[in-house]
Amino acid sequence: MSRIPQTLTIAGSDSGGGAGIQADLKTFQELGVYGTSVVTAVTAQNTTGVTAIYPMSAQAVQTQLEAVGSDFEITALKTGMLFNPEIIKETAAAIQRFNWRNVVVDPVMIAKGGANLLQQEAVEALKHHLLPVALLVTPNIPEAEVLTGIPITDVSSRRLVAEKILAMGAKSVVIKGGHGTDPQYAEDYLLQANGESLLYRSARIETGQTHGTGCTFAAAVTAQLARGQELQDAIHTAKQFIHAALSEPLNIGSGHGPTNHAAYKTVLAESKEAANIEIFR
Ligand SMILES: Nc1ncnc2c1ncn2[C@@H]1O[C@H](COP(=O)(O)OP(=O)(O)OP(=O)(O)O)[C@@H](O)[C@H]1O
Ligand SMILES: Cc1ncc(CO)c(N)n1
Repeated sequence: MSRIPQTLTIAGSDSGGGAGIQADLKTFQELGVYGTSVVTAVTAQNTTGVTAIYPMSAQAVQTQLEAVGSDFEITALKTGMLFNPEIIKETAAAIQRFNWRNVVVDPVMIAKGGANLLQQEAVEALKHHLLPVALLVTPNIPEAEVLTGIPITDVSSRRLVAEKILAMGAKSVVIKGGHGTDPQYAEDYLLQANGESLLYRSARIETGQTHGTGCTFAAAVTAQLARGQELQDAIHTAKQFIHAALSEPLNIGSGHGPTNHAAYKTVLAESKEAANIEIFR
């Protein structure tokens, strides 16, 4: 009997359940992989915002990493909220120690309500320690701008920013378009180290229920990599997954509500076309 693919998320806890560790584990479950987790910080959070952040000590992170790494065969992992340089260094060290592959780095910086999920001084640590071990980095537009110091204003500056991120050592980058200004489309731009680029385009869904879209997208890529999908296809599935999750909102909470992690299965069961994503070379 073949064993279930085993994955890991290294991220913060969202008490509201829409982002962070909770979004990642729900996504892993929906996509049929086994999820383990290393908690980097506990946030007191709901759909209206973050009221407190309690970071774990570097040792608490290190011992969790050791517990997971010494027992499970992790075939893909993602990182989310890492908060400070010490946690970033422990994470990078464990990735090397356990020789973990298929590393997806979601460079989480700021929550939708404006709370800082990454200390300013941690940006350099992220660039120096984590990007070099990443198969894929998944910044949103503001995060890509912070990483490079270059504003994204058009397709050529987006390409330049992606190139700069690859120069930091990542093997590929997808700049997510949720924060883009196009009212019609949400476009995610992939650039790989071999120079190949792809644009994944979906209709933009008009909704306020977008809490945790980035976490969910990166977790879906991770799950598909663990299942053996190639990177370009894994991103395609993730784009379909998040599109479905946004299409059928749960309408819970009074602020930015969570996405519907269970929608993908229903959408796929109804029609493969329902989550139609166009891909351009
Ligand atoms: N309104 C929307 N309609 C369709 N797709 C969207 C929409 N908003 C975001 N997406 C998709 O969701 C994914 C995540 O993108 P986004 O840029 O929102 O990430 P993020 O800002 O990191 O999210 P968060 O910080 O809430 O976790 C991408 O695939 C993006 O194209
Ligand atoms: C714990 C956590 N991680 C990531 C995000 C970004 O969506 C968030 N709001 N909370």
